[in-house]
Formats: sequence, structure tokens, C-alpha cells
Amino acid sequence: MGDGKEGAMEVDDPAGRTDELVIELDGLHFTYCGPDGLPQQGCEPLFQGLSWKVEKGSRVLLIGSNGAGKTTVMKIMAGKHMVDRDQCKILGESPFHATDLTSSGRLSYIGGTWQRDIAFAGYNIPLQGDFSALKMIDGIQGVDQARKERVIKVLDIDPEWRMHTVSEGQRRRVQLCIGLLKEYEVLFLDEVTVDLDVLGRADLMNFLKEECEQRKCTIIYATHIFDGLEPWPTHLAFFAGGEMKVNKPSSEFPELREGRLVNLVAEWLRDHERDEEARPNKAKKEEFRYLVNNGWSSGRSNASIKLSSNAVWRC
Ligand SMILES: Nc1ncnc2c1ncn2[C@@H]1O[C@H](COP(=O)(O)OP(=O)(O)OP(=O)(O)O)[C@@H](O)[C@H]1O
Repeated sequence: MGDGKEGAMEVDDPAGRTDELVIELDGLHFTYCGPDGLPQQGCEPLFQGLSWKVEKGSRVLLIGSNGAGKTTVMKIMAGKHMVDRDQCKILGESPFHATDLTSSGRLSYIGGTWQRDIAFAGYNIPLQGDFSALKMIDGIQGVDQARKERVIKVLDIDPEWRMHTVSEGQRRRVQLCIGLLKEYEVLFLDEVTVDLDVLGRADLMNFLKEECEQRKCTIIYATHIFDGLEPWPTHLAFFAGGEMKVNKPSSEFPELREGRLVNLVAEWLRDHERDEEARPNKAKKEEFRYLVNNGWSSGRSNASIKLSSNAVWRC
């Protein structure tokens, strides 16, 4: 390859084209664990041998029902959960172990709400403070000035915004800006357009498409909002039951040309629902509920089994 990205695999297709794989999931296993590092009681494995490959320059729309595991798989690919080195490779490296992937900005993950648990203040406090948007943006080191100005313009950010008085959508724009400041090679976007107005979302999606085409970067975008998205993806991936059920180029879906992406998605979701209902061995959950303590409580020194915020009902 000769571009300094040793380790990233190349695949040759019969037509002689060479595509570089930037995402390789190979028999991925994952189960959520409790604070003791053991699988939580009643918590079934989420993935049992998930495999998925994505080529450089792809813009993949990751589709799946609530709870299908999109966020989890994206967090694994962003190096936020530890899995076996060989089961997940991004740009040829294990994202959990190769911390320079994220610290350099080659891999960027933008997701979730910008919130923190703050001792004695509460949980899920929006990230805010009496400082300007520009101060937050300038906190990121090693950023090209021209790129910074472009991203600020695309996201229509007023650098003078005070972060404790901004709206949810304005806060989201600053979060997006920070995630896009560096010239990433792989970007994971986890439902980040939900607070954006129609124009803000359109400008962002156009910017990302242009970047992908010009710099050959790769974007995985998980969303439930499909309006006007038809021209954006190069691939559609439908994820259900811990498996990638569909993973195909957009050209294979006439629904995209007809502006009927939402109908296609609804059809996939209904088909999966029907398959699940028909499954003879559908796991029956135990009928009783019991109370467990999840072991820690942010900002407190005690762990309580009382019905406080760290108590969890299990079935
Ligand atoms: N920290 C956690 N501990 C235990 N289980 C979890 C945890 N986080 C998520 N899960 C479970 O893992 C499954 C997949 O969740 P995930 O958030 O990855 O789904 P998703 O496809 O992103 O859903 P949505 O579309 O609603 O965002 C769900 O059943 C969820 O309850």
C-alpha cells in the first residue's frame, strides 16, 4: 500500500479492483458485564460471531430496531469496549488496544448526548458551563485553522455562544464540530442529527458526503431518521438479532432511487419481527423480578440496595 497504514488488509475482486478494508469484524463476541467483570445475570450475549467488512471510502447507513446493538457495535469499533484483538480491527489495528487511533483523530466517534454524572449535582447533566463555544473548540490541539473555520461555518456555530445558555441543537452542533475538527479516516456517527434543524442536518450530510468523496474517508452512520437520506449512503447495512442481515451497495436498492428508504426499512423491521415471533425456541424470560445493586453510585461513597438511583430491577 505504501501509505503508512500497514496492517489494513486489501481484497482483490475478480474485476481486478483493489479495495482496502478499514473495518473488519471477524467472529465478534460480546456480552455486557457487571462491575465485577462477569456477564450480568440474565444478560445474554449480544454478539456471538458477528462478522462485517467495510471498504475504504464507504458511507454506510447502519439500520436496526431499538436495542438491536448498533450503539454497542459502534462503541466496540471506536475502542470503547475491550474485545479480543482479532475480532475487531479498524485500519488494521485493534481500536481498544491501539489508543493512538483515537488520540490522533484518525478514528472519531460522535454519539450519545453530551452529558456527565457530576458528584452531588445529579446524573446526565448536559455538558455546559459559562464559557464560550470557541473556548471548547480551541481546546482541541493540532487542528488545521482552515478546517476549523470550515467546520464552524458548515455547522453554523456562533463562536460566542455561552455553553450554559445554548439550546440542545446548538450544543449538538458544538459536539459535532469537536468530533469533526481533525481529518478522521473513519467516523462513527451514532444518531447525532436528532436535534438538528432541517437545514443544519442537510448541510452536515452534504459536507460529510463531499469529504468522503474527496478524502476517501469512511463513515458509519446509525440513525432512525431517514427523510431525504436516499442520495447519501454508498451502502445499507441492516442489523438484527446480533447479525448483519443485509450489507449491500445502495445501487442494489431501487427504493433509494424512488425515494422510499423509509418503506424499505419498515419492511426489514417487520420481516425481522415476524421471524422473531415465529422462532420456536424464543427464549422465555423468567417471570419474576428481583432487585440487584449495580455496585457503584456516582459521587457517593456508599453502594445501596435501597430503591435509589443505583438499584436495578432484573427479570
Ligand atoms: N451498559 C449496558 N449494560 C447492559 N446491557 C446494555 C448496556 N447498554 C446497552 N445494553 C443492552 O444492549 C442491547 C443493545 O443496545 P444498543 O444501545 O447497542 O442498541 P441500539 O441498536 O443502539 O438501540 P437504539 O436504536 O435504541 O439506540 C439492548 O438490549 C440494551 O438493553
